[in-house]
Amino acid sequence: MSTVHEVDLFTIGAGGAAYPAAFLLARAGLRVVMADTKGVMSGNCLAEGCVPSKSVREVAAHRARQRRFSPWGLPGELPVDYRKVVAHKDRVQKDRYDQHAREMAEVPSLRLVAGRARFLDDHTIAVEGNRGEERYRARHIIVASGSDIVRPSFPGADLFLDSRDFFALNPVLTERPSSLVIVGGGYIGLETATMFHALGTEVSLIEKGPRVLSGMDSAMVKELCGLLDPGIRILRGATVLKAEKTDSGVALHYRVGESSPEVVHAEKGMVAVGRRPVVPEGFEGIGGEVGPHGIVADLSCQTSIPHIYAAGDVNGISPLFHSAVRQSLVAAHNILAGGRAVDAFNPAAVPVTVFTLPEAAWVGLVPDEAHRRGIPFVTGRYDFAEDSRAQILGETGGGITLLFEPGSLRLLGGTIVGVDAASLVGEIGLAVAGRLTARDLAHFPDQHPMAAEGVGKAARTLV
Ligand SMILES: Cc1cc2nc3c(=O)[nH]c(=O)nc-3n(C[C@H](O)[C@H](O)[C@H](O)COP(=O)(O)OP(=O)(O)OC[C@H]3O[C@@H](n4cnc5c(N)ncnc54)[C@H](O)[C@@H]3O)c2cc1C
Ligand SMILES: NC(=O)c1ccc[n+]([C@@H]2O[C@H](COP(=O)([O-])OP(=O)(O)OC[C@H]3O[C@@H](n4cnc5c(N)ncnc54)[C@H](O)[C@@H]3O)[C@@H](O)[C@H]2O)c1
Repeated sequence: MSTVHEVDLFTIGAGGAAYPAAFLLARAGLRVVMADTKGVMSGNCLAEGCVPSKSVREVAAHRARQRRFSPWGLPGELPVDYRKVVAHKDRVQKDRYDQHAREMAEVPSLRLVAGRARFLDDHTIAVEGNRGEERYRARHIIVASGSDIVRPSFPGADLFLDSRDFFALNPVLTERPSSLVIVGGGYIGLETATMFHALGTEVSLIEKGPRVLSGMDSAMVKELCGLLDPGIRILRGATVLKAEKTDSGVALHYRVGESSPEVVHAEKGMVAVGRRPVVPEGFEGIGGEVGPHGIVADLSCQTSIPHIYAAGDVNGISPLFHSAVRQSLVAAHNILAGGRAVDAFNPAAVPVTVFTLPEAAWVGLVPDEAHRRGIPFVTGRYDFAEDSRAQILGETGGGITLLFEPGSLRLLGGTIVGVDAASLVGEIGLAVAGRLTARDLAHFPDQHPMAAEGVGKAARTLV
Protein backbone atom coordinates (compact mmCIF):
# COMPACT_ATOMS: atom_id res chain seq x y z
CA MET A 1 0.00 0.00 0.00
CA SER A 2 1.48 3.38 -1.06
CA THR A 3 1.79 6.32 1.35
CA VAL A 4 -1.21 8.61 1.59
CA HIS A 5 -0.13 12.28 1.61
CA GLU A 6 -2.16 14.46 3.99
CA VAL A 7 -3.08 17.89 2.56
CA ASP A 8 -5.44 20.73 3.47
CA LEU A 9 -6.57 21.52 -0.08
CA PHE A 10 -6.43 19.37 -3.18
CA THR A 11 -7.50 20.76 -6.56
CA ILE A 12 -8.38 18.54 -9.49
CA GLY A 13 -7.12 20.64 -12.41
CA ALA A 14 -4.69 23.56 -12.32
CA GLY A 15 -6.48 26.08 -14.52
CA GLY A 16 -8.19 29.37 -13.73
CA ALA A 17 -10.67 27.65 -11.43
CA ALA A 18 -7.91 26.06 -9.36
CA TYR A 19 -4.76 28.13 -9.02
CA PRO A 20 -6.19 31.40 -7.54
CA ALA A 21 -7.54 29.35 -4.59
CA ALA A 22 -4.40 27.23 -4.44
CA PHE A 23 -2.13 30.30 -4.18
CA LEU A 24 -4.38 32.04 -1.65
CA LEU A 25 -4.59 29.04 0.68
CA ALA A 26 -0.90 28.09 0.28
CA ARG A 27 0.08 31.67 1.17
CA ALA A 28 -2.24 31.40 4.18
CA GLY A 29 -0.08 28.50 5.39
CA LEU A 30 -2.19 25.53 4.26
CA ARG A 31 -0.68 22.46 2.55
CA VAL A 32 -1.95 22.60 -1.03
CA VAL A 33 -1.58 20.22 -3.97
CA MET A 34 -2.93 20.76 -7.49
CA ALA A 35 -3.12 17.84 -9.94
CA ASP A 36 -3.38 18.38 -13.67
CA THR A 37 -3.02 15.93 -16.54
CA LYS A 38 -1.10 18.64 -18.43
CA GLY A 39 1.59 18.81 -15.74
CA VAL A 40 1.56 22.62 -15.91
CA MET A 41 -0.56 25.35 -14.40
CA SER A 42 -3.05 27.37 -16.55
CA GLY A 43 -5.59 24.88 -17.90
CA ASN A 44 -7.20 25.19 -21.29
CA CYS A 45 -7.34 28.98 -21.37
CA LEU A 46 -3.60 29.13 -22.03
CA ALA A 47 -3.21 25.69 -23.61
CA GLU A 48 -5.74 26.15 -26.43
CA GLY A 49 -8.32 28.79 -25.51
CA CYS A 50 -8.49 32.48 -24.67
CA VAL A 51 -4.86 33.56 -24.89
CA PRO A 52 -3.76 31.77 -28.09
CA SER A 53 -7.02 32.49 -29.93
CA LYS A 54 -6.77 36.19 -29.07
CA SER A 55 -3.09 36.24 -30.08
CA VAL A 56 -4.17 35.28 -33.60
CA ARG A 57 -7.24 37.48 -33.43
CA GLU A 58 -5.30 40.65 -32.66
CA VAL A 59 -3.08 40.16 -35.73
CA ALA A 60 -6.24 39.74 -37.81
CA ALA A 61 -7.85 42.81 -36.21
CA HIS A 62 -4.75 44.85 -37.04
CA ARG A 63 -4.89 43.73 -40.68
CA ALA A 64 -8.61 44.59 -40.95
CA ARG A 65 -7.97 48.03 -39.46
CA GLN A 66 -5.02 48.60 -41.79
CA ARG A 67 -7.26 47.84 -44.78
CA ARG A 68 -9.81 50.38 -43.51
CA PHE A 69 -7.03 52.95 -43.09
CA SER A 70 -5.89 52.60 -46.72
CA PRO A 71 -7.74 55.71 -47.94
CA TRP A 72 -5.96 57.68 -45.18
CA GLY A 73 -2.38 57.21 -46.28
CA LEU A 74 -1.43 53.68 -45.26
CA PRO A 75 -0.89 50.81 -47.71
CA GLY A 76 -4.10 48.72 -47.70
CA GLU A 77 -3.63 44.99 -48.05
CA LEU A 78 -0.90 43.66 -45.73
CA PRO A 79 0.50 40.25 -46.76
CA VAL A 80 0.05 37.52 -44.13
CA ASP A 81 2.78 35.07 -43.14
CA TYR A 82 0.64 32.73 -41.03
CA ARG A 83 3.65 30.74 -39.80
CA LYS A 84 4.85 33.92 -38.09
CA VAL A 85 1.38 34.53 -36.67
CA VAL A 86 1.56 31.02 -35.16
CA ALA A 87 5.10 31.72 -33.91
CA HIS A 88 3.80 34.85 -32.14
CA LYS A 89 0.93 32.87 -30.60
CA ASP A 90 3.32 30.10 -29.46
CA ARG A 91 5.72 32.67 -27.98
CA VAL A 92 2.93 34.31 -25.94
CA GLN A 93 1.92 30.87 -24.63
CA LYS A 94 5.52 29.93 -23.75
CA ASP A 95 6.16 33.29 -22.06
CA ARG A 96 3.06 32.85 -19.94
CA TYR A 97 3.98 29.26 -19.02
CA ASP A 98 7.42 30.53 -17.91
CA GLN A 99 5.80 33.33 -15.93
CA HIS A 100 3.49 30.87 -14.19
CA ALA A 101 6.41 28.55 -13.38
CA ARG A 102 8.19 31.50 -11.70
CA GLU A 103 5.02 32.34 -9.75
CA MET A 104 4.77 28.72 -8.56
CA ALA A 105 8.42 28.71 -7.48
CA GLU A 106 7.73 31.68 -5.19
CA VAL A 107 5.29 29.58 -3.10
CA PRO A 108 7.19 26.46 -1.99
CA SER A 109 4.24 25.10 0.02
CA LEU A 110 2.24 24.76 -3.20
CA ARG A 111 2.81 21.57 -5.23
CA LEU A 112 1.69 20.65 -8.71
CA VAL A 113 1.55 16.97 -9.63
CA ALA A 114 1.18 15.72 -13.18
CA GLY A 115 -1.48 13.09 -13.70
CA ARG A 116 -5.15 12.20 -13.83
CA ALA A 117 -6.99 12.44 -10.51
CA ARG A 118 -9.91 10.27 -9.46
CA PHE A 119 -11.94 9.98 -6.28
CA LEU A 120 -11.45 6.92 -4.09
CA ASP A 121 -13.72 8.27 -1.36
CA ASP A 122 -14.95 11.74 -0.45
CA HIS A 123 -11.59 12.71 1.13
CA THR A 124 -9.16 10.46 -0.81
CA ILE A 125 -7.87 11.03 -4.31
CA ALA A 126 -5.58 8.89 -6.46
CA VAL A 127 -3.40 10.54 -9.09
CA GLU A 128 -2.18 8.36 -11.93
CA GLY A 129 0.99 9.90 -13.33
CA ASN A 130 4.26 8.90 -14.99
CA ARG A 131 5.62 7.58 -11.70
CA GLY A 132 2.58 5.43 -11.00
CA GLU A 133 -0.20 6.13 -8.54
CA GLU A 134 -0.01 8.57 -5.63
CA ARG A 135 -2.73 8.99 -3.02
CA TYR A 136 -3.80 12.12 -1.19
CA ARG A 137 -6.13 12.62 1.74
CA ALA A 138 -7.55 16.15 1.68
CA ARG A 139 -9.59 18.13 4.19
CA HIS A 140 -11.01 20.26 1.35
CA ILE A 141 -11.23 19.60 -2.38
CA ILE A 142 -11.90 21.92 -5.32
CA VAL A 143 -12.97 20.14 -8.49
CA ALA A 144 -11.69 22.39 -11.26
CA SER A 145 -11.47 19.89 -14.10
CA GLY A 146 -12.90 22.25 -16.70
CA SER A 147 -14.41 21.25 -20.00
CA ASP A 148 -13.47 19.53 -23.24
CA ILE A 149 -14.36 19.83 -26.92
CA VAL A 150 -17.55 18.18 -28.18
CA ARG A 151 -16.90 16.49 -31.55
CA PRO A 152 -20.01 16.15 -33.74
CA SER A 153 -20.96 12.77 -35.12
CA PHE A 154 -21.81 13.47 -38.79
CA PRO A 155 -20.10 11.10 -41.25
CA GLY A 156 -16.64 12.43 -42.10
CA ALA A 157 -16.47 14.76 -39.04
CA ASP A 158 -13.00 13.35 -38.29
CA LEU A 159 -11.72 15.17 -41.42
CA PHE A 160 -12.40 18.45 -39.64
CA LEU A 161 -10.05 20.29 -37.29
CA ASP A 162 -11.18 21.75 -33.97
CA SER A 163 -10.10 24.68 -31.79
CA ARG A 164 -7.25 22.60 -30.28
CA ASP A 165 -5.81 22.03 -33.77
CA PHE A 166 -5.91 25.79 -34.37
CA PHE A 167 -4.75 27.20 -31.04
CA ALA A 168 -2.70 24.63 -29.07
CA LEU A 169 1.04 25.19 -28.63
CA ASN A 170 2.72 23.91 -31.83
CA PRO A 171 -0.71 23.52 -33.43
CA VAL A 172 -1.76 21.19 -36.23
CA LEU A 173 -2.72 24.19 -38.40
CA THR A 174 0.43 26.09 -39.35
CA GLU A 175 -0.51 27.45 -42.79
CA ARG A 176 -3.40 29.82 -43.45
CA PRO A 177 -5.97 27.95 -45.53
CA SER A 178 -7.21 29.73 -48.65
CA SER A 179 -10.73 28.64 -47.70
CA LEU A 180 -12.32 27.39 -44.49
CA VAL A 181 -15.71 25.91 -43.65
CA ILE A 182 -16.75 26.07 -40.01
CA VAL A 183 -19.52 23.99 -38.43
CA GLY A 184 -21.05 25.83 -35.45
CA GLY A 185 -21.97 29.49 -35.07
CA GLY A 186 -21.22 29.99 -31.38
CA TYR A 187 -18.36 31.87 -29.75
CA ILE A 188 -15.54 29.84 -31.29
CA GLY A 189 -17.09 29.44 -34.74
CA LEU A 190 -17.90 33.10 -35.20
CA GLU A 191 -14.67 34.43 -33.64
CA THR A 192 -12.60 32.10 -35.85
CA ALA A 193 -14.68 32.97 -38.93
CA THR A 194 -14.11 36.70 -38.54
CA MET A 195 -10.40 36.39 -37.69
CA PHE A 196 -9.60 34.11 -40.65
CA HIS A 197 -11.70 36.22 -43.02
CA ALA A 198 -9.69 39.25 -41.89
CA LEU A 199 -6.47 37.30 -42.59
CA GLY A 200 -7.62 36.75 -46.19
CA THR A 201 -9.28 33.31 -46.00
CA GLU A 202 -12.59 32.68 -47.76
CA VAL A 203 -14.93 31.58 -44.92
CA SER A 204 -18.27 29.74 -44.86
CA LEU A 205 -20.03 29.01 -41.57
CA ILE A 206 -22.81 26.46 -41.07
CA GLU A 207 -25.10 26.88 -38.06
CA LYS A 208 -27.89 24.44 -37.31
CA GLY A 209 -30.01 26.91 -35.33
CA PRO A 210 -32.13 29.74 -36.75
CA ARG A 211 -29.45 32.25 -35.71
CA VAL A 212 -25.82 32.42 -34.70
CA LEU A 213 -24.80 33.07 -31.07
CA SER A 214 -27.96 31.45 -29.80
CA GLY A 215 -28.76 32.24 -26.19
CA MET A 216 -27.29 35.73 -26.47
CA ASP A 217 -29.51 38.81 -26.59
CA SER A 218 -31.32 38.87 -29.95
CA ALA A 219 -31.13 42.65 -30.50
CA MET A 220 -27.39 42.64 -29.76
CA VAL A 221 -26.78 39.68 -32.10
CA LYS A 222 -28.86 41.30 -34.86
CA GLU A 223 -26.87 44.53 -34.54
CA LEU A 224 -23.58 42.56 -34.59
CA CYS A 225 -24.59 40.47 -37.63
CA GLY A 226 -25.40 43.67 -39.52
CA LEU A 227 -21.79 44.78 -39.01
CA LEU A 228 -19.98 41.53 -39.90
CA ASP A 229 -18.15 41.57 -43.21
CA PRO A 230 -20.71 40.42 -45.81
CA GLY A 231 -17.89 38.42 -47.43
CA ILE A 232 -18.31 35.82 -44.65
CA ARG A 233 -20.90 33.33 -45.87
CA ILE A 234 -23.19 32.40 -42.95
CA LEU A 235 -25.80 29.66 -43.43
CA ARG A 236 -28.38 29.35 -40.67
CA GLY A 237 -30.90 26.56 -40.09
CA ALA A 238 -28.55 24.15 -41.88
CA THR A 239 -28.26 20.43 -41.22
CA VAL A 240 -24.88 18.88 -41.92
CA LEU A 241 -25.28 15.61 -43.83
CA LYS A 242 -21.70 14.43 -44.31
CA ALA A 243 -18.14 15.51 -45.07
CA GLU A 244 -15.80 13.98 -47.63
CA LYS A 245 -12.14 14.35 -48.52
CA THR A 246 -11.46 15.95 -51.93
CA ASP A 247 -8.30 16.65 -53.95
CA SER A 248 -8.28 20.22 -52.70
CA GLY A 249 -9.47 19.67 -49.12
CA VAL A 250 -12.95 18.84 -47.86
CA ALA A 251 -16.51 18.92 -49.15
CA LEU A 252 -19.31 19.50 -46.66
CA HIS A 253 -22.79 18.39 -47.67
CA TYR A 254 -25.66 20.16 -45.92
CA ARG A 255 -29.30 21.05 -46.32
CA VAL A 256 -31.08 24.25 -45.30
CA GLY A 257 -34.58 23.46 -44.09
CA GLU A 258 -36.37 21.20 -46.57
CA SER A 259 -34.39 22.41 -49.62
CA SER A 260 -32.24 20.05 -51.70
CA PRO A 261 -28.79 19.15 -50.39
CA GLU A 262 -25.94 21.52 -51.24
CA VAL A 263 -22.20 21.30 -50.88
CA VAL A 264 -19.47 23.69 -49.84
CA HIS A 265 -15.83 23.01 -50.76
CA ALA A 266 -12.93 24.32 -48.70
CA GLU A 267 -9.25 23.66 -48.10
CA LYS A 268 -9.87 23.09 -44.38
CA GLY A 269 -12.85 22.40 -42.15
CA MET A 270 -13.35 23.22 -38.47
CA VAL A 271 -15.94 22.00 -35.99
CA ALA A 272 -16.92 24.26 -33.09
CA VAL A 273 -20.17 22.86 -31.73
CA GLY A 274 -19.62 23.33 -28.01
CA ARG A 275 -17.75 22.07 -24.96
CA ARG A 276 -18.82 19.67 -22.22
CA PRO A 277 -17.80 19.55 -18.55
CA VAL A 278 -15.16 16.99 -17.51
CA VAL A 279 -16.35 15.27 -14.33
CA PRO A 280 -13.54 13.38 -12.57
CA GLU A 281 -13.92 9.63 -12.28
CA GLY A 282 -15.45 8.52 -9.01
CA PHE A 283 -17.26 11.79 -8.23
CA GLU A 284 -20.72 10.36 -8.74
CA GLY A 285 -19.70 7.15 -6.98
CA ILE A 286 -19.06 9.09 -3.74
CA GLY A 287 -22.52 10.70 -3.97
CA GLY A 288 -21.60 13.88 -5.89
CA GLU A 289 -24.49 15.37 -7.85
CA VAL A 290 -24.08 15.91 -11.59
CA GLY A 291 -26.67 17.69 -13.76
CA PRO A 292 -27.00 18.45 -17.46
CA HIS A 293 -24.49 21.34 -17.26
CA GLY A 294 -21.90 19.59 -15.09
CA ILE A 295 -21.27 19.24 -11.37
CA VAL A 296 -24.12 20.79 -9.44
CA ALA A 297 -22.79 23.60 -7.23
CA ASP A 298 -24.45 26.62 -5.65
CA LEU A 299 -23.16 30.19 -5.97
CA SER A 300 -20.84 29.58 -3.00
CA CYS A 301 -19.35 26.86 -5.29
CA GLN A 302 -20.21 24.16 -2.74
CA THR A 303 -21.35 20.81 -4.16
CA SER A 304 -23.75 18.31 -2.64
CA ILE A 305 -20.75 17.16 -0.53
CA PRO A 306 -20.01 20.12 1.78
CA HIS A 307 -16.17 19.94 1.83
CA ILE A 308 -16.01 19.50 -1.98
CA TYR A 309 -16.30 22.63 -4.09
CA ALA A 310 -16.66 22.84 -7.89
CA ALA A 311 -15.43 25.94 -9.71
CA GLY A 312 -15.13 27.00 -13.35
CA ASP A 313 -16.33 25.29 -16.52
CA VAL A 314 -17.02 22.02 -14.69
CA ASN A 315 -20.09 23.49 -12.93
CA GLY A 316 -21.49 25.10 -16.11
CA ILE A 317 -22.60 28.27 -14.26
CA SER A 318 -20.55 30.68 -16.38
CA PRO A 319 -17.97 28.94 -18.61
CA LEU A 320 -15.53 31.83 -18.97
CA PHE A 321 -11.99 32.25 -17.67
CA HIS A 322 -12.64 35.27 -15.43
CA SER A 323 -15.70 33.51 -13.95
CA ALA A 324 -13.47 30.51 -13.19
CA VAL A 325 -10.98 32.78 -11.39
CA ARG A 326 -13.68 34.52 -9.36
CA GLN A 327 -15.32 31.18 -8.43
CA SER A 328 -11.95 29.81 -7.37
CA LEU A 329 -11.55 32.72 -4.97
CA VAL A 330 -15.14 32.29 -3.73
CA ALA A 331 -14.36 28.64 -2.90
CA ALA A 332 -11.11 29.66 -1.18
CA HIS A 333 -12.84 32.29 0.98
CA ASN A 334 -15.54 29.82 2.02
CA ILE A 335 -12.95 27.15 2.85
CA LEU A 336 -11.05 29.68 4.99
CA ALA A 337 -14.35 30.47 6.74
CA GLY A 338 -14.66 26.83 7.79
CA GLY A 339 -17.19 25.89 5.12
CA ARG A 340 -19.57 28.78 5.80
CA ALA A 341 -20.84 30.60 2.69
CA VAL A 342 -19.23 33.98 3.38
CA ASP A 343 -18.65 34.69 -0.32
CA ALA A 344 -20.71 34.01 -3.44
CA PHE A 345 -20.29 34.28 -7.20
CA ASN A 346 -22.50 36.96 -8.76
CA PRO A 347 -23.45 35.93 -12.32
CA ALA A 348 -25.30 39.24 -12.77
CA ALA A 349 -22.07 41.23 -12.98
CA VAL A 350 -19.85 39.15 -15.28
CA PRO A 351 -18.71 40.93 -18.43
CA VAL A 352 -18.84 38.76 -21.55
CA THR A 353 -17.38 39.53 -24.98
CA VAL A 354 -17.63 37.75 -28.29
CA PHE A 355 -14.29 38.70 -29.84
CA THR A 356 -15.59 38.87 -33.39
CA LEU A 357 -14.54 41.70 -35.71
CA PRO A 358 -16.25 43.93 -34.61
CA GLU A 359 -16.85 42.86 -31.01
CA ALA A 360 -20.09 42.43 -29.10
CA ALA A 361 -20.22 42.49 -25.29
CA TRP A 362 -22.73 42.52 -22.47
CA VAL A 363 -23.02 42.43 -18.72
CA GLY A 364 -25.86 41.93 -16.27
CA LEU A 365 -29.45 42.24 -17.43
CA VAL A 366 -30.05 42.29 -21.22
CA PRO A 367 -33.39 43.06 -22.94
CA ASP A 368 -34.31 39.44 -23.86
CA GLU A 369 -33.77 38.26 -20.29
CA ALA A 370 -35.67 41.24 -18.84
CA HIS A 371 -38.67 40.44 -21.09
CA ARG A 372 -38.47 36.74 -20.21
CA ARG A 373 -38.39 37.42 -16.45
CA GLY A 374 -40.87 40.32 -16.59
CA ILE A 375 -38.33 42.80 -15.20
CA PRO A 376 -39.24 46.40 -16.07
CA PHE A 377 -36.44 48.64 -17.40
CA VAL A 378 -35.73 51.88 -19.20
CA THR A 379 -32.87 52.23 -21.68
CA GLY A 380 -30.25 54.83 -22.43
CA ARG A 381 -28.68 54.51 -25.88
CA TYR A 382 -25.62 55.98 -27.55
CA ASP A 383 -24.80 55.40 -31.22
CA PHE A 384 -21.14 55.12 -32.21
CA ALA A 385 -22.04 57.11 -35.35
CA GLU A 386 -21.77 60.18 -33.04
CA ASP A 387 -18.56 59.06 -31.33
CA SER A 388 -15.26 60.82 -31.95
CA ARG A 389 -13.07 57.72 -31.48
CA ALA A 390 -15.35 55.64 -33.73
CA GLN A 391 -15.13 58.37 -36.38
CA ILE A 392 -11.33 58.53 -36.03
CA LEU A 393 -11.12 54.75 -36.55
CA GLY A 394 -13.82 54.60 -39.23
CA GLU A 395 -15.80 52.13 -37.11
CA THR A 396 -19.05 54.01 -36.63
CA GLY A 397 -21.44 51.03 -36.54
CA GLY A 398 -23.11 49.85 -33.35
CA GLY A 399 -23.46 51.53 -29.99
CA ILE A 400 -24.05 51.24 -26.26
CA THR A 401 -27.42 50.26 -24.77
CA LEU A 402 -27.77 50.59 -20.99
CA LEU A 403 -30.66 49.14 -18.97
CA PHE A 404 -31.78 50.92 -15.79
CA GLU A 405 -34.35 50.19 -13.10
CA PRO A 406 -37.31 52.58 -13.59
CA GLY A 407 -37.50 55.21 -10.83
CA SER A 408 -34.18 54.63 -9.07
CA LEU A 409 -32.34 54.55 -12.43
CA ARG A 410 -29.95 51.97 -10.97
CA LEU A 411 -27.87 50.36 -13.72
CA LEU A 412 -28.95 46.75 -14.29
CA GLY A 413 -26.89 45.84 -17.35
CA GLY A 414 -25.96 46.75 -20.87
CA THR A 415 -24.89 45.62 -24.32
CA ILE A 416 -22.25 47.11 -26.58
CA VAL A 417 -21.65 46.35 -30.22
CA GLY A 418 -18.72 47.87 -32.07
CA VAL A 419 -15.63 49.84 -31.21
CA ASP A 420 -13.80 48.89 -27.98
CA ALA A 421 -16.82 46.86 -26.74
CA ALA A 422 -14.57 44.39 -24.88
CA SER A 423 -12.99 47.23 -22.87
CA LEU A 424 -16.16 49.23 -22.30
CA VAL A 425 -18.01 46.28 -20.80
CA GLY A 426 -15.55 46.27 -17.88
CA GLU A 427 -16.49 49.80 -16.85
CA ILE A 428 -20.19 49.03 -17.23
CA GLY A 429 -19.79 45.77 -15.27
CA LEU A 430 -18.08 47.56 -12.40
CA ALA A 431 -20.93 50.09 -12.36
CA VAL A 432 -23.49 47.24 -12.21
CA ALA A 433 -21.55 45.54 -9.39
CA GLY A 434 -21.22 48.87 -7.55
CA ARG A 435 -24.97 49.55 -7.92
CA LEU A 436 -24.34 52.89 -9.62
CA THR A 437 -27.18 54.93 -11.11
CA ALA A 438 -27.66 56.83 -14.37
CA ARG A 439 -26.84 60.01 -12.44
CA ASP A 440 -23.48 58.54 -11.23
CA LEU A 441 -22.56 57.59 -14.80
CA ALA A 442 -23.77 60.90 -16.21
CA HIS A 443 -21.56 62.85 -13.77
CA PHE A 444 -18.38 60.83 -14.37
CA PRO A 445 -16.00 62.64 -16.75
CA ASP A 446 -15.03 59.75 -19.05
CA GLN A 447 -11.96 60.44 -21.17
CA HIS A 448 -12.11 62.26 -24.48
CA PRO A 449 -11.71 61.15 -27.25
CA MET A 450 -12.39 57.56 -26.14
CA ALA A 451 -15.47 55.43 -26.74
CA ALA A 452 -16.10 55.30 -22.98
CA GLU A 453 -17.55 58.81 -23.28
CA GLY A 454 -20.59 57.00 -24.70
CA VAL A 455 -21.34 55.41 -21.31
CA GLY A 456 -22.00 58.80 -19.72
CA LYS A 457 -23.78 60.03 -22.84
CA ALA A 458 -26.12 57.01 -22.85
CA ALA A 459 -26.90 57.70 -19.16
CA ARG A 460 -27.45 61.43 -19.85
CA THR A 461 -30.36 60.55 -22.16
CA LEU A 462 -32.27 59.71 -18.94
CA VAL A 463 -31.18 62.34 -16.37
C1 LIG B 1 -10.86 28.46 -28.33
C2 LIG B 1 -11.34 28.99 -27.00
C3 LIG B 1 -11.34 30.35 -26.76
C4 LIG B 1 -11.76 30.84 -25.54
N1 LIG B 1 -11.76 32.20 -25.36
C5 LIG B 1 -12.15 32.71 -24.19
C6 LIG B 1 -12.08 34.11 -23.95
O1 LIG B 1 -11.68 34.88 -24.82
N2 LIG B 1 -12.46 34.58 -22.75
C7 LIG B 1 -12.90 33.75 -21.75
O2 LIG B 1 -13.23 34.22 -20.67
N3 LIG B 1 -12.96 32.41 -21.95
C8 LIG B 1 -12.60 31.88 -23.14
N4 LIG B 1 -12.62 30.52 -23.32
C9 LIG B 1 -13.11 29.66 -22.20
C10 LIG B 1 -12.01 29.43 -21.14
O3 LIG B 1 -10.89 28.81 -21.76
C11 LIG B 1 -12.56 28.57 -20.02
O4 LIG B 1 -13.73 29.16 -19.50
C12 LIG B 1 -11.53 28.40 -18.89
O5 LIG B 1 -10.38 27.78 -19.39
C13 LIG B 1 -12.13 27.57 -17.75
O6 LIG B 1 -11.16 27.37 -16.75
P1 LIG B 1 -11.24 26.08 -15.79
O7 LIG B 1 -10.08 26.19 -14.85
O8 LIG B 1 -12.60 25.93 -15.25
O9 LIG B 1 -11.03 24.83 -16.76
P2 LIG B 1 -9.88 24.46 -17.78
O10 LIG B 1 -9.14 25.64 -18.27
O11 LIG B 1 -10.54 23.55 -18.76
O12 LIG B 1 -8.83 23.63 -16.90
C14 LIG B 1 -9.13 22.36 -16.38
C15 LIG B 1 -7.84 21.58 -16.26
O13 LIG B 1 -8.11 20.38 -15.55
C16 LIG B 1 -7.39 19.32 -16.14
N5 LIG B 1 -8.10 18.08 -15.79
C17 LIG B 1 -9.31 17.65 -16.21
N6 LIG B 1 -9.64 16.48 -15.61
C18 LIG B 1 -8.61 16.18 -14.78
C19 LIG B 1 -8.36 15.10 -13.88
N7 LIG B 1 -9.24 14.12 -13.67
N8 LIG B 1 -7.18 15.10 -13.21
C20 LIG B 1 -6.27 16.09 -13.39
N9 LIG B 1 -6.47 17.14 -14.22
C21 LIG B 1 -7.63 17.18 -14.89
C22 LIG B 1 -7.40 19.65 -17.63
O14 LIG B 1 -6.33 19.02 -18.30
C23 LIG B 1 -7.24 21.17 -17.60
O15 LIG B 1 -5.87 21.56 -17.66
C24 LIG B 1 -12.19 29.97 -24.52
C25 LIG B 1 -12.18 28.58 -24.74
C26 LIG B 1 -11.76 28.10 -25.97
C27 LIG B 1 -11.74 26.62 -26.18
N1 LIG C 1 -15.06 35.12 -25.98
C1 LIG C 1 -15.26 34.15 -25.10
O1 LIG C 1 -15.48 34.39 -23.93
C2 LIG C 1 -15.19 32.73 -25.56
C3 LIG C 1 -14.59 32.43 -26.77
C4 LIG C 1 -14.54 31.10 -27.18
C5 LIG C 1 -15.08 30.10 -26.38
N2 LIG C 1 -15.66 30.41 -25.20
C6 LIG C 1 -16.25 29.34 -24.37
O2 LIG C 1 -16.15 28.10 -25.06
C7 LIG C 1 -17.43 27.50 -25.15
C8 LIG C 1 -17.53 26.66 -26.37
O3 LIG C 1 -17.62 27.47 -27.55
P1 LIG C 1 -18.29 26.88 -28.88
O4 LIG C 1 -18.33 27.96 -29.89
O5 LIG C 1 -17.64 25.59 -29.22
O6 LIG C 1 -19.76 26.49 -28.40
P2 LIG C 1 -21.11 27.33 -28.32
O7 LIG C 1 -21.98 26.56 -27.42
O8 LIG C 1 -20.85 28.77 -28.04
O9 LIG C 1 -21.70 27.26 -29.81
C9 LIG C 1 -21.89 26.06 -30.50
C10 LIG C 1 -22.76 26.33 -31.72
O10 LIG C 1 -22.71 25.19 -32.57
C11 LIG C 1 -24.01 24.94 -33.06
N3 LIG C 1 -24.09 23.52 -33.44
C12 LIG C 1 -24.08 22.44 -32.62
N4 LIG C 1 -24.10 21.29 -33.36
C13 LIG C 1 -24.12 21.67 -34.66
C14 LIG C 1 -24.12 20.96 -35.88
N5 LIG C 1 -24.12 19.62 -35.91
N6 LIG C 1 -24.17 21.66 -37.04
C15 LIG C 1 -24.16 23.02 -37.02
N7 LIG C 1 -24.14 23.75 -35.88
C16 LIG C 1 -24.10 23.09 -34.71
C17 LIG C 1 -24.92 25.32 -31.89
O11 LIG C 1 -26.25 25.57 -32.33
C18 LIG C 1 -24.23 26.58 -31.38
O12 LIG C 1 -24.66 27.75 -32.04
C19 LIG C 1 -18.40 28.68 -25.07
O13 LIG C 1 -19.67 28.29 -24.62
C20 LIG C 1 -17.72 29.60 -24.10
O14 LIG C 1 -18.02 29.19 -22.79
C21 LIG C 1 -15.74 31.72 -24.78
